[in-house]
Amino acid sequence: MFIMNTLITHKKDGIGWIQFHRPAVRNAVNQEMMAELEHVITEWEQDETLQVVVLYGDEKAFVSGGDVEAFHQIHTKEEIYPVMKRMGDLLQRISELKCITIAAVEGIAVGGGCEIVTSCDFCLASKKAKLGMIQSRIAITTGWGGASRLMNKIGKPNALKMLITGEVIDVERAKEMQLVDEVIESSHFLEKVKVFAQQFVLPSPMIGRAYKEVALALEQGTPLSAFAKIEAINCADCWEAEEHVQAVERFLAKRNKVD
Ligand SMILES: C[C@@H](C(=O)O)C(=O)SCCNC(=O)CCNC(=O)[C@H](O)C(C)(C)COP(=O)(O)OP(=O)(O)OC[C@H]1O[C@@H](n2cnc3c(N)ncnc32)[C@H](O)[C@@H]1OP(=O)(O)O
Repeated sequence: MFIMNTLITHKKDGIGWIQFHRPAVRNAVNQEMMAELEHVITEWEQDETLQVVVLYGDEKAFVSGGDVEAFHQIHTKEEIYPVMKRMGDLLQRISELKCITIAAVEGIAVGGGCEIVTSCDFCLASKKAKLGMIQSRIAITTGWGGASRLMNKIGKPNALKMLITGEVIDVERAKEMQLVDEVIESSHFLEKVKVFAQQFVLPSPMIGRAYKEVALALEQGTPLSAFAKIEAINCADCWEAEEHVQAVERFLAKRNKVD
């Protein structure tokens, strides 16, 4: 386990865990948290043993957005733009991680917290969770790329309504809209998240990475005609791996077995 000032991280059995840890301010993101998250992501982008990354907070909050008090010290658009862009770039890197990413939400995920959710492949939420893009309530818009990702995830009408009204929705509504993928009982929340995450940990890490590459390429507008090549390359890459050779040998041995 690696304890920083604003994050707690650990890696085990192919799963990397990042806990947002500023409980006194409902895990609000300040510039120190941005720097620590950049540090972790820079290291984990290179780690081919990681098959899943889980982002989570605590019972009360996933993340309550940008640190309103700290950011309120910044007055001009020239000064605030690079701060917003820094976090937007970081969320883009999270969305482009080659492993599966999961936002595990207990409690509140609002403002930039909800933007972080949209940068992950899956969102698991406890029954008590609430989500909202509440930036409009303080008369700003999403600064971290969350509006476009929300539109991609839940479609234009629902996204525009959430963004402009700043409504906070419960998990049932979030699940209907496909902002949340699975609703999880609050008790032993992280153990249940772990069981979900373990589904994506395979003997061959190449599988998840290959499908994630396809998903990202599709999202980024790669024409369908390009995928015959991309998928053939990915499959060929897996072909020589020991896991594939052994799996086929096991299958053939069973078929040839004389009972
Ligand atoms: C950057 C931008 C973007 O998207 O690009 C954004 O994120 S804009 C959106 C920024 N986020 C927000 O506007 C959310 C502001 N927070 C809230 O609405 C609320 O605190 C909730 C997050 C719903 C939690 O309510 P709850 O009743 O559970 O707790 P609470 O309000 O008593 O908060 C507990 C303590 O955490 C602090 N606190 C909570 N959220 C904070 C935040 N985002 N920044 C700085 N401090 C924050 C409160 O001031 C309070 O401090 P004391 O204990 O000292 O009184």
